Amino acid sequence: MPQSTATTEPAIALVADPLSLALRQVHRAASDLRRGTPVLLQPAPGSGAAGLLVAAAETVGARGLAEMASLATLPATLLLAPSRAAAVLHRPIPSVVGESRNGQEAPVALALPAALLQPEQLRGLADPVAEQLMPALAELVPAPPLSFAALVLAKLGRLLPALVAVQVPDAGLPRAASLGIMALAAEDVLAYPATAATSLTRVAEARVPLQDATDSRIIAFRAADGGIEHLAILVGDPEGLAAAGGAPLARVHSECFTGDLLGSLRCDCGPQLRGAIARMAADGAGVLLYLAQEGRGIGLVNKLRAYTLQDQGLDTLDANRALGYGADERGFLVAATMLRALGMTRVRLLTNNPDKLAGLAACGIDVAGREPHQIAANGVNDAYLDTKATRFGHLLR
Ligand SMILES: Nc1nc2c(ncn2[C@@H]2O[C@H](COP(=O)(O)OP(=O)(O)OP(=O)(O)O)[C@@H](O)[C@H]2O)c(=O)[nH]1
Ligand SMILES: [Zn+2]
Repeated sequence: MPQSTATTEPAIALVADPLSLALRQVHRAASDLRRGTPVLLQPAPGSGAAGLLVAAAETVGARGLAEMASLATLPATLLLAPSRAAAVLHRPIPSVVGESRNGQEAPVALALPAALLQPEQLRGLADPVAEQLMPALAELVPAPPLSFAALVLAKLGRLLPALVAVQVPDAGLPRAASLGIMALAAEDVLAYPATAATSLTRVAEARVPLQDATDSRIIAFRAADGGIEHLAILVGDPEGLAAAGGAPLARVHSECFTGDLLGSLRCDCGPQLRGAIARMAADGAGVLLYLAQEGRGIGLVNKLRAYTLQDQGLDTLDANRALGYGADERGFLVAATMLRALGMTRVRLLTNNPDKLAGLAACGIDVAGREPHQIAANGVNDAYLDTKATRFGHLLR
């Protein structure tokens, strides 16, 4: 018989770690939205406001809607980004309705007629590719408190930023818990991007000789939420160069499955990626940050939707806006945290994007210079490159 190992003392001291707990909660809540399960956003303690029960319009099914109806008095509202609301209503949205916060627009709320409170109709209201219009009489109503956090949570889940929402008074909390609905602080959702970025730590590394740079290493960074890893590809010894006071060549590259892996001609990502590695090899050293920020931060599924809209005539910026996303949803704190962890706080940045220069500088990185990274148009991506120059302000040289 094995001896019992039961003890009265825990093996390790369980120290409260509120930041890590908050990250886990937000990550779980985003997964719930992706599954079609409602989640309950809670106000700051003592605020007296009601909680906001939300479900993603894209994924919610009959069961999720029934759970919501059992916890709150209908009617429900539909939270949408102002750009999507304008399309659904076929009229401009007064700018006073949606104020902006951290560069992101606050959502607007529409009263949801019962006939539209059905999974298929909700998906159509969320998705401009599937297009379901509101009746002409549909009403704008004041957005309930915590709506902004709801939209941020949907975006963190890489879902269309469109949610069904109902307010739940405190008395409904035990019933929500009995249904297995998770509750979390709305403030934790708002703090998540910065908390996740600053929690990045090195978890693994290996030597990986590349076709264009045989002396290369990959270092993986993971955030405390357990989300997708970001990678640093080191060519030569940029850490040594930085330690000796030099400014290594650096590229902050956002993941592009279609361009980087498949050689899609719609963008310039593949040639930029390979070209950057080759330039670092020629320069003797460099670091390329390969960030899990597909589609300028909207995710691959939404990028495919944006491509469909571009095939219907929108440009890359307006397609993002039509989906309810901003033109560029990326943050630069991830890149800055990785560079700092690698000891490279002074770099020469390979980019045409002025926002990257300003964004990294704002996060404490000394951008000692910019190296242009222009790739010639290929006959398919010409309009895309034009839009980057004319509407995103990309530098042409
Ligand atoms: N949403 C969206 N994302 C796109 C589209 N085309 C490419 N992307 C994404 O844009 C990102 C490429 O950005 P970067 O390579 O960092 O380039 P950049 O911001 O244009 O700046 P540079 O440093 O000058 O290259 C990748 O995540 C691509 O998936 C598009 O039409 N729509
Ligand atoms: Zn691309």
